[in-house]
Amino acid sequence: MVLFKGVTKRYGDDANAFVALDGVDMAVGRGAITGIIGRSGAGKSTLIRLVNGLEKATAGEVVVDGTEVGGLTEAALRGLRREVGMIFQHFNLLSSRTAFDNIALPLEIAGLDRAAIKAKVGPLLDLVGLGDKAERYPSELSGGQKQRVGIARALATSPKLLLSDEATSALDPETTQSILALLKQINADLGLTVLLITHEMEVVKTIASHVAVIDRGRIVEQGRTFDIFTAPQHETTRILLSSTLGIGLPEWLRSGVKAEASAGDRILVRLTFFGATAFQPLTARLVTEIGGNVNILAGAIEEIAGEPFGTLVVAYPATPEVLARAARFYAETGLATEMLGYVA
Ligand SMILES: Nc1ncnc2c1ncn2[C@@H]1O[C@H](COP(=O)(O)OP(=O)(O)OP(=O)(O)O)[C@@H](O)[C@H]1O
Repeated sequence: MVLFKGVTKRYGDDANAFVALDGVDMAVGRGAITGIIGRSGAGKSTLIRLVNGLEKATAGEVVVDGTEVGGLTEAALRGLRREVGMIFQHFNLLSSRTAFDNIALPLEIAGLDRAAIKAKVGPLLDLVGLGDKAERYPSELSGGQKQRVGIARALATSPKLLLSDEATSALDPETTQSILALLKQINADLGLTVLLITHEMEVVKTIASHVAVIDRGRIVEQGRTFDIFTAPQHETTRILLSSTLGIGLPEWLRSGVKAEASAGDRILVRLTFFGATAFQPLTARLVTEIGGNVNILAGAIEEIAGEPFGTLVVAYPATPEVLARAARFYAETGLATEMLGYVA
C-alpha cells in the first residue's frame, strides 16, 4: 500500500542541513496495521507526513497505492488526501463547529451537497459511537469523544489509508484502549490500512500486526510485531521495549547480577514462552526436573499482536549436576532460554 524507497529528508539549506530521514526503505502492507516506533526526534512524524505530501522527500520515492507522492501537483495532492485520512494527538477539531460539522468539513470541501453530507455523516457518527453527540461542540466532549470525531472526519472521504500521529498519546489508558479497539474494528470491517506512529509501545503491542523501528532517521528493524517484540535484535528496540515487556529486570534484581560466579552463587536464567511452549504447563515440570531449589524471581505473561508471550526469570544452583539437568530439560521442551548472569 505504501512503499518508501531510499527516502532521505533534509531540513534546512545545504550548509546547515539536518538529515531527518536517511535512506529509508520500508513497505506498509495493504490491510495491515503498521506501527512506527522510535525515540523523540527519530523522524517518525517526518516519515508519516511524507505519505500525504505534507513534507516532500529530498531524495528517493514515497509510493502510495501505486502513485509517487513527490511528483504530484497541488491539485493531485488534494485528490490523494481524500484517499489518505489522518488523525492527530490533539485532535485538530474546529472549536466553532459541532461534531457533525467537523466531520462534514472534508465533504464540504469535496463539494458534496447538504443531503449527501447528511447521508454520509450520520452513519459515521454511529460507527464511532457518537450518534447522540452530533450537535455537541468540541468543548462539550471528552478527549476520547473528540478523537472519535477526528476518526469519523478522517473516514469521511472513504480513504484507503489512515495515518495516525500519536492519536492516543493525550488520552488516559482506559480511553486509549477504547480508541484502539475502534481502530482495530475499522481496520477489520472496512479493510482500511493503518499506519501509526507512537512512542507508546503498548499501542503497537495491542493493535499493530507489523512494526518498524526508526533510530536517527534510519529504519533499524522491521517485521511482524510478535517477532520484533519477542526477539528484538537492535539495541534501540531493546531499550524501547525494556519497560513494556518482561525483558527488563526489576531494579532490585538487576543491581545484584554478576557476570562471574563466586562460590555458592546461583545462575540467573530468563525463560521465554511462546508458540507451542506458551500453552504447556512447563513451570511445574521445571521445578521437579531441575530440583526443588528453583526460585522464580520475576515474570509476566502478555499478549502481543494477539499472541501469548511469557517470560520467567529463575535462579538455581550453578552446580554441574543441576546445570546438566536444566540443559536436558530445555533441550527436551524447546524452551527458549537466556543466561543473564549470577546472583548470590
Ligand atoms: N521543519 C523542520 N525544520 C528543521 N528540522 C526539523 C523540522 N521538522 C523536524 N525537524 C527535525 O527532524 C528530526 C525528526 O523530527 P520528527 O518530528 O520527524 O521526529 P519524531 O520522531 O516525530 O519526534 P517526536 O516523537 O518528538 O515527535 C528532529 O530532530 C527535528 O528537530
